[in-house]
Amino acid sequence: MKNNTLDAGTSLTKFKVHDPQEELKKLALGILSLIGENPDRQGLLNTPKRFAKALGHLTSGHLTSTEELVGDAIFDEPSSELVLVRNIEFYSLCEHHMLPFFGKVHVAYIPNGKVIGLSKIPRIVDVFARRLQVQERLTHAIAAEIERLLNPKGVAVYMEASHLCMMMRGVEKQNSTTLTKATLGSYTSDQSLRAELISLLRN
Ligand SMILES: Nc1nc2c(ncn2[C@@H]2O[C@H](COP(=O)(O)OP(=O)(O)OP(=O)(O)O)[C@@H](O)[C@H]2O)c(=O)[nH]1
Ligand SMILES: [Zn+2]
Repeated sequence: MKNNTLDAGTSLTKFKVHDPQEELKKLALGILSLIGENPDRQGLLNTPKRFAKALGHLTSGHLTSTEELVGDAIFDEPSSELVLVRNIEFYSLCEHHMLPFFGKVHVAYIPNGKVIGLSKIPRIVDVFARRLQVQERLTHAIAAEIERLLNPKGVAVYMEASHLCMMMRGVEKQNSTTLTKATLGSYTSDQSLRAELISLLRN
């Protein structure tokens, strides 16, 4: 079984950080000074604490185990017909700039004797989105986790996102979105399954 806590645990040990929230507060205070702000002005007094809390939340996926959040919500079910959860909104941080990218993800699978509680699919999306990511890896990680948990006949994940690092700065393109997909099992081999999915997503 994959251990989702390994990455964060390893890096915390490496940098000997015992209280990440306190360390983040100190770093945020430094950032405020370095950008020319006065960290003692009233509006900023609690900002380091808020920043530490917000960043902790936005990267909490490093410390979350999907086993725990899925719990017992995997059920025996003989159906082998498509399950599709569409339009799951997500927010993530790009690992290059640590700026948000966000959009919608569609998750489909063909069961193979087991189904997962529907709410667990957006929860799995959030676990992987709340890490530093690139969109391609996030898309694939969601598909791979559904495959690992259910051993379905096939999985397909389609994601469309806007990257603030391409909008607020850098190339400054406001209307471009990025589409990524990850297919596993029968969704990779069977073109008609993909065609059915695409037609459902168009509706
Ligand atoms: N493939 C991929 N690239 C991403 C993602 N998020 C951000 N990037 C890109 O990561 C690249 C980093 O390129 P660099 O040249 O090192 O950074 P930069 O000078 O800030 O690049 P610009 O954004 O072009 O100004 C940029 O092209 C970003 O658009 C992602 O999810 N997937
Ligand atoms: Zn970026």
